[in-house]
Amino acid sequence: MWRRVVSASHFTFAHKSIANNKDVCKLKFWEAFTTEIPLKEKGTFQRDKTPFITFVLGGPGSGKGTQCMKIVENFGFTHLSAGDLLRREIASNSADGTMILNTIKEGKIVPSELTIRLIQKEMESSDNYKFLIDGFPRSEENRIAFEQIMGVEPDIVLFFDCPEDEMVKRVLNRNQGRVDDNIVTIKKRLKVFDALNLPVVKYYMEKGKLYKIKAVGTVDEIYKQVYPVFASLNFEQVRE
Ligand SMILES: Nc1ncnc2c1ncn2[C@@H]1O[C@H](COP(=O)(O)OP(=O)(O)OP(=O)(O)O)[C@@H](O)[C@H]1O
Ligand SMILES: O=c1ccn([C@@H]2O[C@H](COP(=O)(O)O)[C@@H](O)[C@H]2O)c(=O)[nH]1
Ligand SMILES: [Mg+2]
Repeated sequence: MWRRVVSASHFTFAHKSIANNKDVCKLKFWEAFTTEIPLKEKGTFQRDKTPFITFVLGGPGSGKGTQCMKIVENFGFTHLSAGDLLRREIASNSADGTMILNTIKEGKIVPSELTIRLIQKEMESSDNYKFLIDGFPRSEENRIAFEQIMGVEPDIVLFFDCPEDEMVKRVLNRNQGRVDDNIVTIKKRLKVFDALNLPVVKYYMEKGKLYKIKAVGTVDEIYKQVYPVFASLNFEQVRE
């Protein structure tokens, strides 16, 4: 079990984030995190911490979900895969389920407001303040809508850079019964990724928030590039 603890140096980092983002915060999403809630016991999570948001970007099969699991283990983040949240909506027979299913089958992008509502719900009901938002934003429109609705920007952005042939190979071998893991849909997803997701990557690169990870090699070899990103943020490491 990992502990939800953070080293004192993170407080400095969090305050820096508040200062950087103060113009866009407008007390929307932040309100959930600034409410004073007494500590249940020494060393447990305090809800008054500023959320630390990492966007995890990369093409289909680039290994986002796989690497997120390792970050969760080592650094105590909450992993929110936008794709998983959408698949959960389909499975729960929600009113939007059929539309989401058809969109995913076509490798297209679900309307921003819907995806953001699902992400927001998860964040607001979480006791954690460190979030990995995996597979979102997928377009500039997604990005701008997130910033407007949530009133917050990501602290950092990871980008898993993987050659197309490797991504296709991994997705076709994934074997998890996903409706979009077939060659026809993969080709569509790759086109959407190039046209709509890469501009988001470029945006964060120009903002100096992007960590580009060369996503080839074994899972552990790739994680060797990921680990120092979080270790350098001085979160207390919760498990080796
Ligand atoms: N470095 C790696 N080498 C070989 N296979 C890998 C590697 N990393 C992940 N995989 C495998 O590739 C498949 C895709 O990985 P993963 O689901 O993490 O990708 P993803 O970026 O989340 O994809 P998607 O965007 O489609 O959800 C999985 O079956 C996973 O086990
Ligand atoms: O923000 C998002 C995330 C995902 N989608 C749709 O879901 C599939 C699968 O997403 P993965 O991240 O690969 O699990 C994706 O191709 C989109 O169709 C979305 O619309 N918006
Ligand atoms: Mg994934």
